[in-house]
Amino acid sequence: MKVSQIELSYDQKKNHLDGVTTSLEKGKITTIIGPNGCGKSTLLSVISRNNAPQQGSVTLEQKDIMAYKAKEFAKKLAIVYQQNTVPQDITIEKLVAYGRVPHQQLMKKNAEEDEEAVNWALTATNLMQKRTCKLEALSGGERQRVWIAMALAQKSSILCLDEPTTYLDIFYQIELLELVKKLNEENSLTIVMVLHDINQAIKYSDHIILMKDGKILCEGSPIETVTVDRVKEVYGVEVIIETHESAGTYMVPVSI
Ligand SMILES: Nc1ncnc2c1ncn2[C@@H]1O[C@H](COP(=O)(O)OP(=O)(O)OP(=O)(O)O)[C@@H](O)[C@H]1O
Repeated sequence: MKVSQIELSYDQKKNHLDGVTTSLEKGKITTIIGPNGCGKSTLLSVISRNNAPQQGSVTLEQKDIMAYKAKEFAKKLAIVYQQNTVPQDITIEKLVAYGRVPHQQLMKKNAEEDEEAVNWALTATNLMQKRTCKLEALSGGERQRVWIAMALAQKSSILCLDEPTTYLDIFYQIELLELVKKLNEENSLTIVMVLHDINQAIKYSDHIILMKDGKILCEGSPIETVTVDRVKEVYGVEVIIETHESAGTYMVPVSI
């Protein structure tokens, strides 16, 4: 996916995305980081076609994403938002089955293929046992997995996740990121996500995009991108960055 010279303003006064150019590599985990309000979710919304930029373009397989029909694009890219509102009394399997909508035609249903995809999505997210439960009966971590299962049932090759670990305790945060990694490794899913936790971004990403004020300040491998000077420049926080034999590279905030 190629993102070229994106300019987007919500109010025609300030550019909330300002000349954003990057490419998102197939089969890799790319994480967008940066301070509150720097444009991370806006960039994800442009990539996922939920916001149209005033300038610039995004191409997927050499075709402008705006040129795809909605269902065709949904077969290529799925997105999981930070907050989702649905009736609480719906069962998990029904909810996950909504992910099949892009594959269904008015007069022709492929029930077997749909069932296979739903079963695969429920198995991959470890929700098979809960398939007949209602959403209201699930924990926050399980609910987050339901949204991912719904996106997986779409059978797209790109999965976008907007702050998927928000509201989860540390156990469920790690469980979710391990699931993302597994989906990337075993199913070759291309992942594009927004994370706030810099240590999690370092641990789980192949590529990090660091944003500031609507622009990409720098991008590259985690250790190339997250440096003491850049964290100070972007977040205004003094940090120590070290590498531990088993924990890998990690960052500790020291002062502001
Ligand atoms: N629908 C909207 N209408 C007007 N302004 C918006 C809208 N969505 C976002 N903005 C503004 O655009 C800027 C970038 O917002 P965005 O949500 O992309 O930032 P972010 O980096 O994801 O922030 P956070 O880390 O706080 O989630 C912010 O100043 C925000 O107030």
